[in-house]
Amino acid sequence: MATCIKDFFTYETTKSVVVKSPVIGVLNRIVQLLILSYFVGYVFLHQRAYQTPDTGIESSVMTKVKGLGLYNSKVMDVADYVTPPQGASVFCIVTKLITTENQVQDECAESETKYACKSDSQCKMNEQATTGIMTGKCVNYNDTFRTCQVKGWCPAEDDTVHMMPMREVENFTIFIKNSIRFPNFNFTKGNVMENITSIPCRFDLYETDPKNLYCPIFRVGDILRYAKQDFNSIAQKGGVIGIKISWVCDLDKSEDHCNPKFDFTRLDATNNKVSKGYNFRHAKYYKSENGTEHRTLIKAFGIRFDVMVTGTARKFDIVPTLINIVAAFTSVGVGTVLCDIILLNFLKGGDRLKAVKFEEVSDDESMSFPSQSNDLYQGSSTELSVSLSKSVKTPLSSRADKQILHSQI
Ligand SMILES: Nc1ncnc2c1ncn2[C@@H]1O[C@H](COP(=O)(O)OP(=O)(O)OP(=O)(O)O)[C@@H](O)[C@H]1O
Repeated sequence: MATCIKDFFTYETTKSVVVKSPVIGVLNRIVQLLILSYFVGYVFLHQRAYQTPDTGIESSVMTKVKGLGLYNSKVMDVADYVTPPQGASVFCIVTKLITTENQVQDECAESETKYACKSDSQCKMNEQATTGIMTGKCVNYNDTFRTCQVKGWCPAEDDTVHMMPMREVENFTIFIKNSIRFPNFNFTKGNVMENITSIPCRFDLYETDPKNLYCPIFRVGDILRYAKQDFNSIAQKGGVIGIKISWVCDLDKSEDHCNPKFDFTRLDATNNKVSKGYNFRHAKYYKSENGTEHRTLIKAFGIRFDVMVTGTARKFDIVPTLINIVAAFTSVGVGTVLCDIILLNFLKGGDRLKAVKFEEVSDDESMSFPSQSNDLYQGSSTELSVSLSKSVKTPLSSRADKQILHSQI
């Protein structure tokens, strides 16, 4: 107990070995320099460890398409070709339609060639075909071709008909209004200039004037060009285009440095053979005068646009700054570990240094240190020169032993 109390009121400090070797001295400084440059160059300047980030961007996107097209001799406006109509961040501009008009609930011949038949025995009753439930009969599809009969919406859709896409889509314009907020810093910004009254501009990805980033009107043909897509093929088969808006903001600088960056890519896989492009079906229902329900089935091919918003804002914060400064200074000590390994194992005179650096003391020996411990060890010019040095490597079995050591040092 008495030893413990005595032990408590002691102060421990380390002794250092000063090695007068130009080789290890230079190596030590180089390692320290490398560690410092890593912290200054990479951690502080590149990773900006002195700032705190806010990655929880809050964003709203509103879209509106404008332009008139001509399809099957009909003038098409935005209500005809944009779906859904609410102006969300994901919307589709229909480029091609395959319509099957005046369908009613009835029995009729399947349109697909895989249901071709010669007799009723080839058509299985109550099994599902593509457009309806099979009745088990083989009927004429046209003058030369017989298919299994189905019960469902008739006549059956034939989606193999070749239709030309609506060419005018290339010149349609899309208005993309994006507002963002970084809640941790209470910072809000949008991509529409606050002081303009009309929007006569067209966004140009290659325009260097920062004002262009605040022009929210995008021409469809330009978007496809930026995404390296050919209008004719995407309009024919459909496809998905991603419009990525990223906001990377350094809020220690002025607001003018917080600008949106636009990126355009095709998102649907184009290299598979089963499903090329993008299409969907929908129907318009109506009733005839005699009360029979009719519908027009529409298979629509279109370009789907997905507007995605990402962002990070950073601002100076004293806490990460201090943590990283402390980490930088403590890491400089790592150089000593490396130099010790080289010094003790690879350089001439390492053994002599080992003898000075580590002294082994056992329980039963008297705890006195050799008188040379404070002497100056001098080697030849190519060997190590060691001045006052000692750290003690001892299998201290009890706290009392340690106490004795310290009192003697
Ligand atoms: N796709 C677009 N192409 C070109 N200009 C557009 C487009 N969408 C909107 N604008 C124009 O941007 C401005 C803001 O559009 P916003 O929808 O907020 O207002 P609006 O008066 O309801 O628009 P509008 O009645 O013309 O559809 C309006 O001047 C509008 O005409």
